[in-house]
Amino acid sequence: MLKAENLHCVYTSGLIKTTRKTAVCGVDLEIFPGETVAIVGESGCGKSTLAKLLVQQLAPASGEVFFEGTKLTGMNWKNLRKYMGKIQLIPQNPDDVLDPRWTVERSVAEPFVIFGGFSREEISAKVDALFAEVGLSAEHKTRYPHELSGGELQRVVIARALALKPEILVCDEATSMLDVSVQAFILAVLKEIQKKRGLGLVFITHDLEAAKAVSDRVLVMYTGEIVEEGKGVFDRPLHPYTRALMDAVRYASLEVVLPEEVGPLPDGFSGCPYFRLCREKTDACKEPQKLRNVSGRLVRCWKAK
Ligand SMILES: Nc1ncnc2c1ncn2[C@@H]1O[C@H](COP(=O)(O)OP(=O)(O)OP(=O)(O)O)[C@@H](O)[C@H]1O
Repeated sequence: MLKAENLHCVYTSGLIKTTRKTAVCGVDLEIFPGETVAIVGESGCGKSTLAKLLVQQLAPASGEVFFEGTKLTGMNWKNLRKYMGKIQLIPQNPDDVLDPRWTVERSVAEPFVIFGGFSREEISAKVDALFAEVGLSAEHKTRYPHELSGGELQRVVIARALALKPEILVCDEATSMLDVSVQAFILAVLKEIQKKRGLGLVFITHDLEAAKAVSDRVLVMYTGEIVEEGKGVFDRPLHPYTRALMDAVRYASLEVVLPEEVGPLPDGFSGCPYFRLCREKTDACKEPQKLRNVSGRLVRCWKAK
């Protein structure tokens, strides 16, 4: 349903001394209806950038995004508008979506107003149905964002995202700011909606437990690249980085340190991006590592078996 091919994103900053940062590098991804794909990795590995590329908030430096076979990248805004409702982003922070000066009812109604073609009564009925779907009562509708709890606010954001009948929800750390019990509740709300509507869910998180609980398939990202992808990743991790990431969570180990902290890779180095930190490296890891199929799993490490 949603397919990304060889996505690259490079940020350029600074006017006089420009620096370039490759945030996403050669990512391929496919999401099927009703499927939940978790994308995990440490802070700064490119998860949010990938989310923005998928929902067309960012244009890739190269690579393509397709929705049901139609190429979205490079499409003009007028045509792209038709597809925008189909792929919706649920951000970590509700403030990114909700206007603090508006009642939450108005924020949920806004997509219907923007896309047009609905009477006031129709919009009101649709907003009521969306509030009910995410478990909010009529009493919440007339409140402003600061009058709702974090969990209630995130449910308003989900209601708004559902307005235009999306087929894919991209949840970027959507539960990270909530406490554990509320996180579990929001995940349950999302899974229920997914089941009812047959949505594809992209669940971006650094919370490996949450990723394991909700996903059918996991993608592990490191320095902008997918290093491991498939089912059962956390039961039998095949890439040394996936193992280090799991240990970091389990034992609060310092094995996972940000790549910036160990300095840049040597100029012209085209081998494994995890080379500097990997305990299992050999000279063969200085060669480029392609994602290869290891018993149904894709792994970017020649040693995986
Ligand atoms: N607008 C930008 N300009 C320049 N660099 C950026 C910009 N946005 C992100 N980056 C850099 O790109 C890299 C990937 O950032 P991104 O936000 O995608 O990572 P992330 O995995 O989502 O991190 P986190 O989990 O902390 O949100 C980081 O090194 C970040 O500093």
